[in-house]
Amino acid sequence: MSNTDLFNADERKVYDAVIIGAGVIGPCIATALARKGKKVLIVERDWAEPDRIIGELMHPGGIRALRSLGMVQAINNIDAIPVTGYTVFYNGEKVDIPYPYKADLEPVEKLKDLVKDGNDQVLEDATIHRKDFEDGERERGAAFVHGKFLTNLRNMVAKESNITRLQGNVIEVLRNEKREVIGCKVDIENRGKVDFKGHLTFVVDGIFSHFRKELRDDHIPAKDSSFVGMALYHAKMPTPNHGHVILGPQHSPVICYQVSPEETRILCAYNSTTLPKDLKSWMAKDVQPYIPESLRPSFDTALAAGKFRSLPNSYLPAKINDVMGLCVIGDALNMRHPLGGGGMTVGLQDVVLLIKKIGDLDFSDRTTILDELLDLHYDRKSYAPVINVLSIALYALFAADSDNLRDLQRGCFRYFQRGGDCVDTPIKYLAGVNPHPYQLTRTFFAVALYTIYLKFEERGFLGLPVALLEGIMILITAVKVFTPYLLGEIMG
Ligand SMILES: Cc1cc2nc3c(=O)[nH]c(=O)nc-3n(C[C@H](O)[C@H](O)[C@H](O)COP(=O)(O)OP(=O)(O)OC[C@H]3O[C@@H](n4cnc5c(N)ncnc54)[C@H](O)[C@@H]3O)c2cc1C
Repeated sequence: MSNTDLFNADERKVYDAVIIGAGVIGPCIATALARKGKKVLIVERDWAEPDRIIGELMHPGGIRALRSLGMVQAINNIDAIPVTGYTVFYNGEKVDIPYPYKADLEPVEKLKDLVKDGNDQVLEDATIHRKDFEDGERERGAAFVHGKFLTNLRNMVAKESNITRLQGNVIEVLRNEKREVIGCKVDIENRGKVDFKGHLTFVVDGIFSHFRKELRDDHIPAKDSSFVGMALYHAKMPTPNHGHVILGPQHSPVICYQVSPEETRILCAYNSTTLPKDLKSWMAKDVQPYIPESLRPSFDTALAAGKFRSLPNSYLPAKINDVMGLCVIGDALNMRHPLGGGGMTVGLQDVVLLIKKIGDLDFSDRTTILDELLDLHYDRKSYAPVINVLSIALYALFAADSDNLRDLQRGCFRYFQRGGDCVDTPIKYLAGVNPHPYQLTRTFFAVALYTIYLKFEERGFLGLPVALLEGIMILITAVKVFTPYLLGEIMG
């Protein structure tokens, strides 16, 4: 199919599915549905490779979801860097946290009609070694240049004969007289505004979604901080193949991971959506001194070049998909703090669940589809809140702006330093492979109690009353940071 075909979609057809957006999640839904025999129209405003600094590290939970969909080879031939775990730095000390053992997890589910001819396994290429991924004893993630990964996903879409691709800007979600969704209006170059109809319309238009409000007017993300990013070149990673989190009581968290053999992404949190006027001076004063030694030459060069890119960090709890003919999914539905790098994992796990629920149904039976979408909202509460609440709680601790939070931050690092279960359990939440929100609660409060224990140890016998008071304050802070988000996610 040539690129001119991107403008020729037939508006006389009624498609089974109309998908708005071909970012990370749209192409996965399109490919999965096409393999289930559905006729799909996917509309993207620009099919050219995007240049974005989001969605660059995928945890094992996301890789496993891609395997279930038969799309894991999207990480191949893009110079992706295998990720084997995380390294956390705290005031010059560090702790390595490897990803979980495969033997401790359920086997990956292979979805019928989607997984075939070995497409649930990675291929050998210049940077991905099949043996390591397939036969290694631990789960692996991958980091990559976002645009290249998207191009691979979009190429998979292009290969499916049941999919029609369209380039154009969706300007309206169409409704009938009963207010049910029946498709979308697309502004197409040299063709004008054209209506396309489908039994089910997916809104997958990402972070800055225009159409998430089709669910509810108040489906609006809260924005409270930003990430300022830079590209480092030929950086010497302190722990190769690990994501890095750099913490300290005096600065907001910094995350850093290699995205290709040459390029490393660094994202520095800033505790407001209004950025400092002079980003260079802020970086030099508040970030540069805390960068680990081996990263400094590449960091200093990038800082001197001053090519910054920034994005707001958003939080958006999911709303129930209860509008006939509509499914809002991906970042349009649900967002969390990018510190945890869990956005793609949640979105892809949603796609797996969605396909299990509706993949074999007749989309013209819109009432049955709606019932399944209502269920999806509750079924996703096993895994999505874990990643969402963890990201918010970690950001609160890691960007600590009060003494109690700073104590919790230190307690968290000391907890990791204990090793064993104290790292094996938390990494499962981060990796997106432990779908148990209540276990996350237990771990979070174990960290809080350990922080209190450290306080008692530090204060000694004579300081007992002070330690007791501090302990109560730490516990109250922990409850405040964690509980409202958990309850919101579970009850909402
Ligand atoms: C700073 C930052 C860093 C992040 N880092 C990570 C990370 O390391 N790991 C991770 O897992 N997640 C990360 N995320 C989250 C991740 O990027 C998202 O979860 C993921 O991209 C969501 O995919 P999506 O398909 O829903 O949306 P997107 O990937 O944003 O795709 C939306 C698509 O819709 C198209 N579109 C929008 N409007 C229209 C329209 N009107 N008409 C036609 N097309 C339209 C857009 O062009 C785009 O292609 C990060 C997020 C941020 C903000």
